[in-house]
Amino acid sequence: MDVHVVEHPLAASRLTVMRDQRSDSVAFRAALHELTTLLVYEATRDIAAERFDIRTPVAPAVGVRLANPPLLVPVLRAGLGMADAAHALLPEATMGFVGLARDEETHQPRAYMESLPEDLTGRHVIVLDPMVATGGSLLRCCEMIAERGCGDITVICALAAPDGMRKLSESGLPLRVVTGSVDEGLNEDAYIVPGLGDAGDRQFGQYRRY
Ligand SMILES: O=P(O)(O)OC[C@H]1O[C@H](OP(=O)(O)OP(=O)(O)O)[C@H](O)[C@@H]1O
Ligand SMILES: O=c1cc[nH]c(=O)[nH]1
Ligand SMILES: [Mg+2]
Repeated sequence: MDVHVVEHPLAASRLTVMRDQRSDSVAFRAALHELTTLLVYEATRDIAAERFDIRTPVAPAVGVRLANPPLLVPVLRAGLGMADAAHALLPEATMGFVGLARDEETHQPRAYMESLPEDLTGRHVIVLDPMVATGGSLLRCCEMIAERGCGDITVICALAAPDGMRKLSESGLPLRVVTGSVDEGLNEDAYIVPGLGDAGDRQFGQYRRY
């Protein structure tokens, strides 16, 4: 599995704001939005493009546009905070939605939403979720996407743990990962260490979900 860790001072400074427990939800959401812009920029460096003829006010020229605009899939809740930034850079993209909540005891993901095009054959799908911890949630999401025929999945996350990366890699699914960091590991509650806490709670608040 191809893994690209975006090592850039601008990305690192946004990650620092997200990690800092003093950052409130306004600062956290702004940093995630800006980090996503940087990650999407890096992740799409080799995206398929086609050339076409245009005219400037002065002369004929050759333009560039995306050959196969991707499907963006933010994973609810936390991935919602990445959706706008990704869509701003990829305005031609369409968007699907997957909702997953990790059980606090078992750490297994529970799917509560799957709103995706029926056929993803030949599509490039970009999955947005800030956290890959055990990897269970992203694996579940990527399985949903691969089952619909997709052979080209890019996962964009802010932070990943080695366990989660291993799980995704061993899945054999056609995916690559672009991340802001691969952290040390997981604690006994399967939170990333040092991580940033719960990315959903830090954006939207902590409340009981059913
Ligand atoms: O790799 P994993 O061990 O599966 O954990 C990562 C998942 O946990 C978080 O979502 P969470 O279940 O907290 O839902 P939320 O976004 O609604 O807070 C995060 O956004 C990932 O989807
Ligand atoms: O560290 C973690 C692990 C799972 N989900 C989060 O939001 N944070
Ligand atoms: Mg959460």
